[in-house]
Amino acid sequence: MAEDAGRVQVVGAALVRDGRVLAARRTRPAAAAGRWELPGGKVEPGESAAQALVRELHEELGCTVEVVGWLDGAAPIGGTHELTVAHARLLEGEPAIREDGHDAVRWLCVDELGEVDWLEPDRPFLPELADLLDGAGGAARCG
Ligand SMILES: Nc1nc2c([nH]c(=O)n2[C@H]2C[C@H](O)[C@@H](COP(=O)(O)OP(=O)(O)OP(=O)(O)O)O2)c(=O)[nH]1
Repeated sequence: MAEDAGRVQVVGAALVRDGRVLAARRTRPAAAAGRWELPGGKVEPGESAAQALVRELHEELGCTVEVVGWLDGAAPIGGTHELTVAHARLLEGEPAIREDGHDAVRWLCVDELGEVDWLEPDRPFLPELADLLDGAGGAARCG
């Protein structure tokens, strides 16, 4: 696992399409089961964060994405890991669950961001994510 400043780097994708972002519901570990996250995973040695994100989404959801940019900041995950979030867009494939780490996905519009029980580390990113969706025409598509 890649580390920076002593923490394992985890990347999550804010995969935005038509003013909605894709959220995924975890099945494990027990403490996180049933809670929602941005699909992604750990950065492996020799990988950039963007490469890790593209690999993880291909493995988990069977789609090809590209990183458009990065949201501000990083959030600690417990004492050992750290989450950063990329704005990503879909290049190919329809995201669908391919691994047993998730049991549901939802495309959330800006008004629905608060409807799911996000993992704690994801929450600091929600205001910027809401701005992103607004900018992508999300408010207009929420109704
Ligand atoms: N992918 C992802 N993980 C998150 C988010 N928020 C958050 O706290 N985490 C936590 C959950 C896990 O403890 C850790 C990432 O683990 P993971 O299981 O997704 O990563 P991975 O696919 O590389 O793991 P592995 O099972 O191959 O070891 O980060 C998020 O938005 N996306």
